[in-house]
Amino acid sequence: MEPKKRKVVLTGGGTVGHVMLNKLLIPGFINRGIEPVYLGSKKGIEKEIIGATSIKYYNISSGKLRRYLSSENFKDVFKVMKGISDARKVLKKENVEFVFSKGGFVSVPVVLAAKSLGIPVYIHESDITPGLANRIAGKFATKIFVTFKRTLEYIPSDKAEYIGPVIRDELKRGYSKIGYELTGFTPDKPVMIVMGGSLGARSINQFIRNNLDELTQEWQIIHLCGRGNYQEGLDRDNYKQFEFVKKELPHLITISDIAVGRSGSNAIYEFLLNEKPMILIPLPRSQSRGDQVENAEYFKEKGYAEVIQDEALDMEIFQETLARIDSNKEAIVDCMCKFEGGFKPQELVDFLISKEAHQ
Ligand SMILES: CC(=O)N[C@H]1[C@@H](OP(=O)(O)OP(=O)(O)OC[C@H]2O[C@@H](n3ccc(=O)[nH]c3=O)[C@H](O)[C@@H]2O)O[C@H](CO)[C@@H](O)[C@@H]1O
Repeated sequence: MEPKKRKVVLTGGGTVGHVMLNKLLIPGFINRGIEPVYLGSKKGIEKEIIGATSIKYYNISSGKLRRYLSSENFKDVFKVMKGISDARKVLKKENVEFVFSKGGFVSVPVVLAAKSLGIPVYIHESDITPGLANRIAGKFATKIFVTFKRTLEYIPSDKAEYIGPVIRDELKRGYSKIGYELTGFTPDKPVMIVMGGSLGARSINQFIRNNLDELTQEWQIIHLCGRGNYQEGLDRDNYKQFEFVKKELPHLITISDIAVGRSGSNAIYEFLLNEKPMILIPLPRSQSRGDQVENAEYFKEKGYAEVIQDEALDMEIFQETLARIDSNKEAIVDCMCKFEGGFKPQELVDFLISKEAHQ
């Protein structure tokens, strides 16, 4: 009789930052003869990203978890309950060894279902302080892997495991020649890459476009503006817009002298590992739980970045910040070179399937 195929469940969704790591782990599991299956929402970005891979994807019902009182909370409780029941059916049918959760609302019912069936749960937190979904899931997790060392202060030490950023290898393998071909830019003028997180960032997009004439006098600008945010008629020799790039990204980063953007955890570590000084404009606390404000302040403390608050962003402060980075560039790159750490996706897979992780 053929031995039973080993299987694991991956879950997480809502934004690219809650899916990408899962996608990176898929080849690592397959290399070790283990089949990963995915549990995600019916309409989230995870369906699109994971749908483009070859693995099995199950839809489950999921509800938003709000930090404020709303009549919608009531409906969402039912959606989460339904999600737990959906997830239990899949977990039983697939007979998985463990669940790996990257967070986001959709992961909560999966983690609760796994716990109710006695299936071990591992979670990953990429921001300094855990989000609501991971705070709930963390109570049921065997281990919580973290990107920032500082996160160790916020979670129980017997569960915490610092692994640093898990970055796709190809992000460090860009070629300038391809970067210049993709943009039509030249090595004669500095390049600024503007990346507003996986969804773009309205206020940053507006700021760049309102000041395009002045900025393009000094800079060649690559603007990753987010899906649906391309604006006709603006592209010129020194300004190229892309809604969302995939395999092109490493080449675009390679030709950049400075990175400007939000401070989602994956993005800022990608810039750090490519030694690109950053101007970070975090998503404000008024629009989020403040995770990006904390990420940005941490990178500033470490000497990797300058920070401008979204509500303070104007041309005067932006130009001052650019000048400060310019005069400190060597020191910034020096700090970045000293950063050590980070896991390759295969290393994390090997750790997850090792006995050590189960202790
Ligand atoms: C609004 C929101 O909830 N944001 C959160 C979300 O950010 P978000 O989903 O934006 O995630 P990150 O900034 O961490 O990562 C964005 C990822 O998209 C990739 N990319 C981006 C643009 C592009 O054109 N092509 C491309 O591949 C980047 O290389 C990066 O890997 O998850 C992060 C990690 O938990 C959090 O820190 C953020 O606070």
